[in-house]
Amino acid sequence: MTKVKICGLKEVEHVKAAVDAGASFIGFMFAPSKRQITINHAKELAKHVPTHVKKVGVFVNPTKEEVCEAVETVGLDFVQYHGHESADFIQELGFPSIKAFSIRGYEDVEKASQYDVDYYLFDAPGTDFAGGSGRVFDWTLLEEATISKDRVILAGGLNCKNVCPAIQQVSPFGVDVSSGVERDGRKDADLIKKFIQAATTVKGVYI
Ligand SMILES: O=C(O)c1ccccc1NCC(=O)[C@H](O)[C@H](O)COP(=O)(O)O
Repeated sequence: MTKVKICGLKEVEHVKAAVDAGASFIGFMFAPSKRQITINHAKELAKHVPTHVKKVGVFVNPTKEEVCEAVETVGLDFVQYHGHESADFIQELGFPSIKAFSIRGYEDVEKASQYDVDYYLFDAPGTDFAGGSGRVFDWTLLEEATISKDRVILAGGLNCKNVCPAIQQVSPFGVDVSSGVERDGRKDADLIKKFIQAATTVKGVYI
């Protein structure tokens, strides 16, 4: 079954909706974004996340101190690096990690092989911020990827309608969504439920 990460949660109601609907990962935004929250806010939200659902902290070019403080205070299970962090930087910090790549062309897909991380998140390039743009990239660019599909998380402009064809085409380990489960700039419990239902009932080729 394809795993789902719901990203950019800010309200308890939506954390609960994601958990109840079967999300495997929940993302808290610590980088500049309309979805950015403080470490203390995330700590409060984390109280509503059971241990089987993994808490992901999303950062863009953070300092080591910022990452360590958030991991410790919130009890993060994964750190998502969404900027230009080097493989050495991620390695030195040593936390379970997800590295995001903004895909403009195949050369961006190839960059993934320089990193030794738990998951590789392929996303559309950001617009106002480094991610969360709600835009789709060309999934065919992943056809030649050398990264094993069971380490790939597909992101970028996914929603209740396109997540099934996306999974059928890419067969990723997981899918990630932010804008696609929002209405008027705010997360929507019904859309979260519909997205998770769609993503977890369609079969990919490999999983
Ligand atoms: O969501 C943001 O606002 C954001 C800002 C800066 C860096 C990363 C950000 N999001 C990280 C994610 O994992 C998003 O879910 C991913 O980019 C997909 O977003 P969307 O296209 O809106 O579904």
